[in-house]
Amino acid sequence: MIQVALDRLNRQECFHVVSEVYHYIDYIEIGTGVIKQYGMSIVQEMKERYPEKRILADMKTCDAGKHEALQAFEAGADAMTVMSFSANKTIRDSLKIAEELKKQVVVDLLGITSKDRIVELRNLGVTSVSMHVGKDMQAAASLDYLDDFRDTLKEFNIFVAGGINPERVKQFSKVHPDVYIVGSYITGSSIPAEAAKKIREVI
Ligand SMILES: O=C([C@H](O)CO)[C@H](O)[C@H](O)COP(=O)(O)O
Repeated sequence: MIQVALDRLNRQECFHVVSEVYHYIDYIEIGTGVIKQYGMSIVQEMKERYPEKRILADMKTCDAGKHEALQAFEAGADAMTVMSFSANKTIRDSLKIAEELKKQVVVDLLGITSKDRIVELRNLGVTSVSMHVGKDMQAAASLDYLDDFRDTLKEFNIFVAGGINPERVKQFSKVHPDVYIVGSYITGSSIPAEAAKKIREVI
């Protein structure tokens, strides 16, 4: 599956990109910066416009798990993100809300170096994780380390993110992702539909 990540775009651009790439995507991610700019109203509008697509609110929650999970889900998000370094209570509270509302929490593994934490997350009841190379780490980061995580991740529903383009798909495929999150490669293209079609073919 493909999740288009809407980051560093204004409201009009977000809706324009989705209308262009609609046929090639499964999830629509409202990026953290877009949520900071427009609040939960853009999550709500996106769900109203595209009820048949899965909407992920990239909240990057790291505290107040119950409140922020509720905020995202009540706005219409099907899924929201919580950071893996959050307190266990934050993760448990957001999972509890998701379970009650039949929604999904994706735990963002940004900056993770310890497999022990991934095992702990599993024991907390986490089922979906995002193996995420952050925007500011992408230039420097080698993806060789992904090999080491393959076995630890295999029981999860796996999302991958971080500068994914047709050349980098192969490196991310090492962890057998269920969902490829693709942002700039699509949103920075002058023809987003062509970029989305191409990445879908490669995946
Ligand atoms: O989560 C993201 C990042 O932290 C910026 O907020 C992006 O959505 C994710 O990295 C996908 O975007 P690209 O890296 O541009 O493909």
